[in-house]
Amino acid sequence: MRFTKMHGLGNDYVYVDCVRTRPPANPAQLSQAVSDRHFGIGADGLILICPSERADARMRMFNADGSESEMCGNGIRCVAKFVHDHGIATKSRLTIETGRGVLGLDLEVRDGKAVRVRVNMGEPILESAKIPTTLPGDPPVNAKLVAGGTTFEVTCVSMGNPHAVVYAGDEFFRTDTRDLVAELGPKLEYHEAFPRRINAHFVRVHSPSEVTMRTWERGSGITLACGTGACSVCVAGVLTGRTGRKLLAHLPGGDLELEWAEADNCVYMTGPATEVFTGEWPTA
Ligand SMILES: N[C@H](CCC[C@H](N)C(=O)O)C(=O)O
Repeated sequence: MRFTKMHGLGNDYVYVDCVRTRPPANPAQLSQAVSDRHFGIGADGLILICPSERADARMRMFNADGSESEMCGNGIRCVAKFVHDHGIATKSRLTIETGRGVLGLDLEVRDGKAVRVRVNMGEPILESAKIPTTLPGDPPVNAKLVAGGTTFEVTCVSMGNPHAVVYAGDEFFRTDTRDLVAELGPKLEYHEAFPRRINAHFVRVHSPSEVTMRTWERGSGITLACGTGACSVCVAGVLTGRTGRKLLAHLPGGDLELEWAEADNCVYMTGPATEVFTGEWPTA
């Protein structure tokens, strides 16, 4: 099976062109195999680029554990780049069908290749967090929960996939945050309040327009960037009054520009998309 390795700010996936080749029989199992960084290709998961009746292409995204997600922000930028650069639809404005509907993307093309993409990620879905205790006065998306002996104040936002945003103090970012994220992330991912599990983000606010964030992803663990997560952080900042509608998010793999637009209530995310190499995987 021919594959293309791509990443958005180091959030890397194995991409398979299922527009022009037959889709894998068991993508969940394939994702687990190719994602393994020692016995496979090494990735945060697998993304299939499929035909669509409603858009220029359809994205199906599988985490490293084989679970399928409704949406992937860094992934959709790379899908758009692949669709453009590999001649499926050589337009600078594309539509991609996802688990949360058809999304529109604008590509920045340089020397015939897409280098950066602005995605209309759609409206945030402010699912009320079904968590026992809610902070007094806050909308149902804010809640306090205890997980594994740790008390978290979370703001839950869905971008088609579920996110819990935790505002962490400076001490969180002074120590080796990787250990802390690895300790606290799973407690939130598997908390009983989130029957479909959840992506967890730990955020430090620098100003109303700038944050640093660390992510524990549902189904993939620590990643260098999370596009839908950055969108949820932008929305959570507005909901909690910590940040404004335009936000620069610093992630370990680089920066994303976010805007939760007042005019159409949609979240816009802008960032790079990079192709690394292509290869052959022995068809399982
Ligand atoms: N782990 C996520 C999917 C990938 C999201 C992330 N890589 C992004 O760029 O949005 C989930 O299960 O909802």
